[in-house]
Amino acid sequence: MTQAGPGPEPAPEPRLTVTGLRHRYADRPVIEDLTFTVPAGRAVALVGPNGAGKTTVLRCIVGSAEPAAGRILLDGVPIDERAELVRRDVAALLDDLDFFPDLTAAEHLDLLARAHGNATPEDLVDTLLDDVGLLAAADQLPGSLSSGQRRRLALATALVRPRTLLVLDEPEQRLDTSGVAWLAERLQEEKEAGTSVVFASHDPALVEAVADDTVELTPLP
Ligand SMILES: Nc1ncnc2c1ncn2[C@@H]1O[C@H](COP(=O)(O)OP(=O)(O)OP(=O)(O)O)[C@@H](O)[C@H]1O
Repeated sequence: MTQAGPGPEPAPEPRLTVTGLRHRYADRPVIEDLTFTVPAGRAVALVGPNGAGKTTVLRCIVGSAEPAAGRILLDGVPIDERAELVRRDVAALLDDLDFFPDLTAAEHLDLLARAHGNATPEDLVDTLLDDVGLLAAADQLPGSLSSGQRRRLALATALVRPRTLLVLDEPEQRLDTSGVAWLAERLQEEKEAGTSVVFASHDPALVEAVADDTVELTPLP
């Protein structure tokens, strides 16, 4: 009698489940019947040309756009029924962030960390500023940062708070080559820490480096 070897690894439980998603602006359909899942510690990239609906899907996931049909579950619970928990569990960077003009880069991160329950965020803030290459600019006001530095600060605001799901819209925007390399490494670390990542991107190298799965969207006629 032969002994059965270990079977194939069981598919990981999805953390985020998007099923049959449809979205329309006025009467114009933008997303038709989209289904995908993101397990813990995995990354899914939404790819496709301008206007394909990537941002719209991300907006539905974070609850800032209302699907016309379909279900979006986070850990098995509909996103809309756990609105408060979404705020706790989901870190998102979808738009250019509006910064407070009179708070420094470090103060922004400090404020957000404290708002999310970290009473002693000094070390975390320093580490993140170092990570995103803004240590020397820690005491600068947002208005004095370059557009790439503001983008780095915006990314840091998503990483300074607790999260189980990270939602990013074109995180590579305005980053230089070394910034994109850092981003790829950082997103890998996020996955290793068990965070699920869903991101839209126009950068094939970033997608290749980070995504376990890609969802290809095409503009609807
Ligand atoms: N608020 C809105 N009102 C009406 N139409 C909208 C709105 N937002 C987006 N659209 C349209 O929906 C479609 C999908 O837009 P979306 O921003 O989701 O695409 P995208 O794939 O993220 O594009 P890009 O790569 O340019 O960021 C586009 O045709 C866009 O014009």
